Amino acid sequence: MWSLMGIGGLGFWFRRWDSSAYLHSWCSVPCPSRLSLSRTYSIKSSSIGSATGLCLGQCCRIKPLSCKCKLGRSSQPPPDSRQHFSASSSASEAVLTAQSDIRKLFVANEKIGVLLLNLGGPETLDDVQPFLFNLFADPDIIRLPRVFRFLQKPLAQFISVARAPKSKEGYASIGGGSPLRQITDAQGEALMEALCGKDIPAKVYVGMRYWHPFTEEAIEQIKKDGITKLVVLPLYPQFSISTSGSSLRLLESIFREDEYLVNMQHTVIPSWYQREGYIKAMTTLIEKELLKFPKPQKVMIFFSAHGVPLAYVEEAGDPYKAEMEECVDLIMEELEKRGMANPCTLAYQSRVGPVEWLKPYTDETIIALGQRGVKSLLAVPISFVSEHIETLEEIDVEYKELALQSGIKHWGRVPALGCEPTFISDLADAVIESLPYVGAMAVSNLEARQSLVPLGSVEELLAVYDSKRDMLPPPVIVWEWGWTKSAETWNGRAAMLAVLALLVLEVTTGQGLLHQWGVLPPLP
Ligand SMILES: C=CC1=C(C)c2cc3[nH]c(cc4nc(cc5[nH]c(cc1n2)c(C)c5CCC(=O)O)C(CCC(=O)O)=C4C)c(C)c3C=C
Ligand SMILES: [Fe+2]
Repeated sequence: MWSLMGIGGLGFWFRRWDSSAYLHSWCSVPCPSRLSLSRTYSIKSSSIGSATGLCLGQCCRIKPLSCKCKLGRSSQPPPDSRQHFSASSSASEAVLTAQSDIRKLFVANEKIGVLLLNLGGPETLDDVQPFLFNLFADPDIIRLPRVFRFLQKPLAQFISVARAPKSKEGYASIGGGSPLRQITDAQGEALMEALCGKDIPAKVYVGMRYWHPFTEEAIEQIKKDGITKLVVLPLYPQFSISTSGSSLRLLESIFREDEYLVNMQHTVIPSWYQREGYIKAMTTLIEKELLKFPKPQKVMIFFSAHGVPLAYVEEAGDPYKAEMEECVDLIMEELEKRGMANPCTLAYQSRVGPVEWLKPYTDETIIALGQRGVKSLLAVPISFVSEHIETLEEIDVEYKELALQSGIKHWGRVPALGCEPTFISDLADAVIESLPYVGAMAVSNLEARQSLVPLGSVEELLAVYDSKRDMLPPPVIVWEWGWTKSAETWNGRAAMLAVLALLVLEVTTGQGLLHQWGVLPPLP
């Protein structure tokens, strides 16, 4: 599959990562083959917005990671921020321009910033409920029909209070909080050093979606530091509306409101699962763990990705499943090149709530594999690059136990990439490769803004998703009697409607259990 970097409708620049020599060319239509590079889009100031309820300024101080290299001098974005990255007449000229002149063109007199976007996680058990509130208050996580949109926050309050005890148990079992902040900070530090080592002095910022340091805090710091060129890099290898999409939507709403940001040159790398360095780093980790099994060639490689509700993919066009499947294919191809021909399976974990999620489910698949006589299983967390509650608790404890109960004799788990050097170096390359595109669309005249990538761009994806948001997921077609998944789904939906009705009553009358418990404030 092609991944494309677009230049203002002129054409696309692409690179074959699986060849020893890079091929570059100009092409006016997407070309059907597996040649890839992380796609780079700019956030378009369009009409998509998101009310987050997060407060700027009230949160803890954010410390930018700083580089020992000298940063450029300018402190304001240039008045005309349209960058001139001239299209070369031949492919080889484009290569030369892109590779050897990047530093001169894009570093001199500039302050480069890299904004790492991530989910965030509660640092203490007291943070768990407010963290869950932020998560469930996100309209990209809980989709409500338009008429019920005003209930987003009361519903988030209700669900977060109800889920907090179970979540707290999970976080307590991994040491009382999420390791996500520490790991992401370390990745930022390592990325900055890698960029420094490649002669790109840059500051790296971390912006979390649901906990500190919030994206808004990172943006404040970026403004204070006078960053003139910003590369936005979500730390999710595959794009989903619920993860990178949600963070980008928030960022877009922040950019739209702010004169400084409107004029700051920026670009976004929405997904990078197909990059050579990432694929190779993942393959090396898998290879290492395989060799720990008594019979490595007999091991089933079990990719477990975080799930999303099925409707995201089937109704809203979320590319998450397709990107995940392609990512698994690429890793398995790389393993094969290294002489390993193990069987593999992909399943989806961590489902929450009463709707259908992407299938097959991880727990059901483990049981089925055990029944089929699989004896050795190597779990590979694939949707995330840091250890977190779902690797440390769900996979290492719950799924391991389930596997052993299901007849699996040998269990292993591949660690998350964290600060693995090949991976970090590849992220640094992704940032450097995106620099020529920084600012390609940041022009002062809002009307003149063009999407860098006309098809499949972030804003289009989000717009399609928005148009579908008003519909509840379709009914399950096959009806079965008894306590089935379908019955569970319908029970969940009925419960959700009942909760919504109760919430409407509470919010309009100011009376009810939530007011008595102090969950909702009294009516003025
Ligand atoms: C690619 C990764 C992720 C996707 C896709 C995703 C979608 C998604 N998640 C929820 C609900 C919850 N997620 C929670 C934690 C959590 N989610 C991810 C990643 C993805 N989520 C991570 C890395 C974490 C853990 C962060 C940490 O603290 O270590 C939680 C809270 C934990 C719990 O109670 O289980 C919830 C809830 C939904 C509904 C969703 C898609 C719509
Ligand atoms: Fe999640």
